This record gives sequence, structure tokens and C-alpha cells, in this order.
Amino acid sequence: MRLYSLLAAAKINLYLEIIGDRPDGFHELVMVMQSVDLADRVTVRSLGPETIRIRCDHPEVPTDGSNLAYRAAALLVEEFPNIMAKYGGVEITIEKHIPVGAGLAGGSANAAAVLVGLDLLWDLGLTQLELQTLGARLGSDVPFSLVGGTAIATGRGEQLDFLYGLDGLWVLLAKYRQLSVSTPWAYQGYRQQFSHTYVSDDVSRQARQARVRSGAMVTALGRQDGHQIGQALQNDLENVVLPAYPQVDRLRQVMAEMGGLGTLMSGSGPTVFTLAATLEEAETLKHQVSERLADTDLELWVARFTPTGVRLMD
Ligand SMILES: C[C@](O)(CO)[C@H](O)COP(=O)(O)OP(=O)(O)OC[C@H]1O[C@@H](n2ccc(N)nc2=O)[C@H](O)[C@@H]1O
Ligand SMILES: Nc1ncnc2c1ncn2[C@@H]1O[C@H](COP(=O)(O)OP(=O)(O)OP(=O)(O)O)[C@@H](O)[C@H]1O
Repeated sequence: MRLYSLLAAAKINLYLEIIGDRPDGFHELVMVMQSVDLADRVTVRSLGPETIRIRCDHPEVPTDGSNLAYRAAALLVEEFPNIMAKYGGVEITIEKHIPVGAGLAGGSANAAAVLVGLDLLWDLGLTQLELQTLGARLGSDVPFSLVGGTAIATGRGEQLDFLYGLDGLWVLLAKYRQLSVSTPWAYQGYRQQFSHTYVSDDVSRQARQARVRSGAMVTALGRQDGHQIGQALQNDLENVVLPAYPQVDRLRQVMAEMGGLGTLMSGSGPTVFTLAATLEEAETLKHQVSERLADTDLELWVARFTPTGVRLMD
């Protein structure tokens, strides 16, 4: 029986600027994305019956056709209609370590791993560009999740320019256990409240201006300067999520007060992260934050910037 096991890394957004509405209902973005080594383990294994089966150890993750990993496999079957007649079906096992609905692209990472795993299992020989194009059909974060590392993402998040990253940086991630935030809700909220702030209706002009504003982050990454990276952190979705979720706002305040290089909410939240120069600093911050918020149901992780998205395990 053939099988492939892959590690699928979470991401954080070091910079997320919303620059306009798009005709397709999505938003035009300029982001800086960073992979961290908090990763799910995804295994694809051939199966006798011509079917897609999902197994996952996390009770909140669906195992039906709504799972993004299932949708990734279904997309390949749609593109290669005779593939299951030749190879049989597939069982996809997801060992969850990335928190669910957290703004860390866990589902996208799983979908990316399935694309890479099935490319190998089914001998498809897809190019990186083909994988990226298929990934973009599954979700805006999937193309980045495939490659990982550090990248500027534009368009709806699927157009990527990879940067020389800063692999040594550490990050403390914190999330309330029972809390998740809907990504469509966050973007719709932004559109309702802040579309009047878009600098112009000309999206390409907006994109140029936003690129200039995100320049401080890109320069900081180029200089490998953790302090400057911390100062350049920005996420427009905080303007919608923090007022609606006071406990996340409070968590962000507490984490920022504790020190570190800088604090931000990731993606559409509710995970908040603080950057740290060393493992010791990250562990100290973890200890301080959990003491300060001891009366809450907080989960904390220390992770490290990593240069890979999906990685095949030995
Ligand atoms: C918040 C981020 O995680 C930051 O990296 C991403 O922008 C969201 O990426 P994602 O979860 O892969 O998003 P998708 O599955 O493509 O879209 C989910 C929903 O988010 C909203 N959405 C997403 C991306 C984008 N550029 N504009 C949007 O308005 C849309 O309502 C969409 O229906
Ligand atoms: N493979 C999967 N892993 C986790 N959640 C999944 C998966 N497939 C579908 N889902 C559903 O998608 C929802 C969002 O999950 P996910 O963990 O990907 O959110 P997220 O980290 O906020 O994503 P993003 O940062 O891309 O917006 C979950 O509540 C879950 O019901």
C-alpha cells in the first residue's frame, strides 16, 4: 500500500492591508505572510474503493465534503476524471495541531498538503504553477500554504512574491479555546464600515500605494531586523474583529504590554501573536501571559518562523 505523510505549516500575517472591493465579492489585499512551524500532519493513503475518505482527530473538523482537504482531492478527481479507476480511492488522515478557525490557515494548509500528496500518490507530475492554480480555486490562502516561507501576497491573496525571510524569529501564539471568527464575516464587516476609507476607486493605484505602505515591513525583513518587523506589524481586520470581540482586544493589550518585538492579530483572528527574538524570550512571555490571564480558557503555543509550507516527511 502506498502512502505519503506531509507536514502542513500554519501561517501568520505580518501585514494585512485591505485596499478595495473586487467585483467577485472578495477584497483586494496587500499582505506579508509568514509560515510558522506549528503544523498538521496529513497522510494520503490509497484505498480499494473509488472514494475519498477523511479521518481527523479533532472533533470540530468536518469529515464530509465540506472539509477543505476533501475538496482538494475532489478537485483533482474533477481535473483527472479516470484517476480513481487507475489508482483506487484515497484515505486522508489529518492529525490536527493547528487550532481550528483561528486565522492561521489550518484548512488551507491541509488542502495544500493533499494537493502535494496526491500529486505524488497518483503520479500526476503537476508543476508548481499548476499546483498554485489549483490551490487558488480552493481558497485564497492555499497557494501560499503550498510553498510557505515569507511572501508578499496581492490580489485576493493568491498572487505571491517570495521574500528572503527571517527564519530565526520566534512567535508566541494565543487563542481562546472555544472562540473562532468567521472570515467572511470579518471581510463583510470591513466593507460595511471602512469602504469609505479606500483611497481611490482605481484598484491598481491603490495597490501601488499600499505596496509603498507595506514597504516598511519588506525593508525590515530584508534587513533581518526583528525590532523593525515588530514596529511594521499591521492588520486592517483588527478594526472589525477587536471591537466585536472585547476579550480578543484585551488579550492583544495584555500581550503587547508584556513586551516582545510587537503584537498583532493574525488574519481574521482570533489568534493574537507576539514576536520574540529568542526561544527564552518567547517562553517567558508565554509564562507571563498565562499568569495574567489565568482565569481564562487560553491556549498558548511557541513557534518559530519556518521557510516551508508543505513538507514531505521521511
Ligand atoms: C484572512 C486571511 O486568512 C489572511 O491571510 C485570508 O485573506 C482568508 O483566506 P481564506 O480563508 O483562504 O479565504 P477564502 O476561503 O478564499 O475566502 C473566504 C471568505 O473570505 C472573504 N475574503 C477572502 C479573501 C479576500 N481577499 N477577500 C475576501 O473578502 C470572502 O468573504 C470569502 O468568501
Ligand atoms: N481541513 C480542515 N481543517 C480545519 N477546519 C476545516 C477544514 N476543512 C474545513 N474546515 C472548516 O473551516 C473552518 C475554518 O477553519 P480553518 O482552521 O481553516 O480557519 P482559519 O485558520 O481561520 O482559516 P484562514 O486563516 O484561512 O481564514 C472550520 O471552522 C471548519 O469547520
